[in-house]
Amino acid sequence: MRRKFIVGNWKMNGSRDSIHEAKGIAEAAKNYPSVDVALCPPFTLVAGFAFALPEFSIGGQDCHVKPSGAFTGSVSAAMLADARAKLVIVGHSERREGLGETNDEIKAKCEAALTEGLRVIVCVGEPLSVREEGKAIDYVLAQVAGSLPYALLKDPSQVAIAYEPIWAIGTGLTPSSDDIAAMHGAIRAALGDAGEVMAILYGGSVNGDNASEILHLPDVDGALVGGASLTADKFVPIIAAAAC
Ligand SMILES: O=C(CO)COP(=O)(O)O
Repeated sequence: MRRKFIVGNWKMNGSRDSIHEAKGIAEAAKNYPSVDVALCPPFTLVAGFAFALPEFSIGGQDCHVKPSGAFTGSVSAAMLADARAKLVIVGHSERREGLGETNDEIKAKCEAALTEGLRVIVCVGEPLSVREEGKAIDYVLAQVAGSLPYALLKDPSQVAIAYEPIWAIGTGLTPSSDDIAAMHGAIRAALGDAGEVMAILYGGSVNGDNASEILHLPDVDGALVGGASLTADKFVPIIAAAAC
């Protein structure tokens, strides 16, 4: 049985004062012991949050493939681990589309993170044009096949896939329940044995109103939440929905 996994991606939001929200979320999460909860704030807040909340899971939103070196502006998986991060998101569409990250780079980031003992969330998802052409499943399965470091998957429970249709991110739009279930089922089938333990999360406009329905669809093991993860009052109901 896979545990539900609810992850907040704060993207480029938050300040040191936001520790109050993070503490509220971490405190409330203790009421839902059946759910794994994590928050991924911007790099500047990772160490502060992780040291203030040592029992809670704090993660990064990206990592470099190398442990150190002349890579101005980058942060390595080793640095995240040193900052007491427990996980990292890789391959978010805002980096794939916005910065041109490729499957090969994302796979290398995944390997770097696993090597440092971080749990990894690998994001995949189709643009609207691909969905409208009826090719969303093929597109996403190609991303899964290209981004996962199969050779390093000794413990597939250390990897989660987040299916985030690009057109659903920050728009208030979500795919139909049937479409989410079909995509998650296709990903599960493609993962083979690893799919027994690997969590498959849904992301894209998840909120307190739609979380319960989405989280109880077949093959949906949790959610990667953007806007609705920034405050405890919006995020905690999503955690609660995962526990029911
Ligand atoms: O991109 C997302 C999480 O990584 C989803 O963002 P929203 O929940 O704001 O749509």
